[in-house]
Amino acid sequence: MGVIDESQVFEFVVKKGNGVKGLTDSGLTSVPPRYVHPLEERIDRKKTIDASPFLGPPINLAGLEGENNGAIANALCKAATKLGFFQVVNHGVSVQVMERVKHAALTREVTRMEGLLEHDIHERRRGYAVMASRMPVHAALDYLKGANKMIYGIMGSLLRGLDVEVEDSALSLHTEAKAVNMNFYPPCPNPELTVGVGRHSDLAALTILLQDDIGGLYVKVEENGWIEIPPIEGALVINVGDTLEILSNGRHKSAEHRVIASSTQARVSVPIFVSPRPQTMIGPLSGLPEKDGKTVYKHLLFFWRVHG
Ligand SMILES: O=C(O)CCC(=O)C(=O)O
Ligand SMILES: [Fe+2]
Repeated sequence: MGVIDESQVFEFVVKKGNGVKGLTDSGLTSVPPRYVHPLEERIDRKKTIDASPFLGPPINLAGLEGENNGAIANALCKAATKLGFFQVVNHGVSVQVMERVKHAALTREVTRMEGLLEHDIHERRRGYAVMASRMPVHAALDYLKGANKMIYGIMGSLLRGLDVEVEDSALSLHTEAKAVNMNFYPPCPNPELTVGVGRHSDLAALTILLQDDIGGLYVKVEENGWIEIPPIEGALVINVGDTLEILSNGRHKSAEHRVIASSTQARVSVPIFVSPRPQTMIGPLSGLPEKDGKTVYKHLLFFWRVHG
């Protein structure tokens, strides 16, 4: 497999903080056995199904804050209830800011440091990637600043589209904690044997995802069916997380997704996870269970959703 002995992989990747980037840089020719995932979890690109019945064209957010935003709000609600994933343009984050964020995520210093966080590579979700929560601060702050209005606009539309009373304070409460993460997928010698990130849904209320032009993000649409969210220059990917699914009593979908690494190129993505604070009580918005004739989720502190 190259210069690093299998027995040394954990030491090299995790304890010494070299990360999977370090593994790739060491001249690895096949993925170490500890990165090989069970057959049913591997991603077969040939089995990707056509996205067009599930994923609409990017939603143009220009005018989302205006008086006549009904059509945009409707499009957002439709996409959130159907697939739970959609793309947006005219979102308020400038091209320069997006380029800087992607560049920061590619920086060697960051990816080396973050290898330290890759503590449990046996977990299903863990794959041939570095997933980290530290970004050079300026890039992250500009990204957040640019995205803020859009975040309130989208969350407002998705909550108010449920046709129950939603106070501005409820909107703030569920979007109070924002974290910018960084995912780095080094070129992988055998992407077909492993995953970049294994299937999972996000705990957050909403995820704003900046992906580069490599591709490889898959979303589950039905039993064993996965579609790819194609990279679109300048667009951001938005997905509903578990918290918003709960708030909406199951109407908005928090879809499972996963990522395949590329054999030839490094890939980066930069999510903003928009969540409530840990001590916030999360459950279906009041009035919704009555409207729907059923309660899909119980109330629970967000802390317990994360740590439960
Ligand atoms: O890299 C991607 O495109 C998605 C990453 C992801 O799902 C996550 O960070 O939760
Ligand atoms: Fe995710």
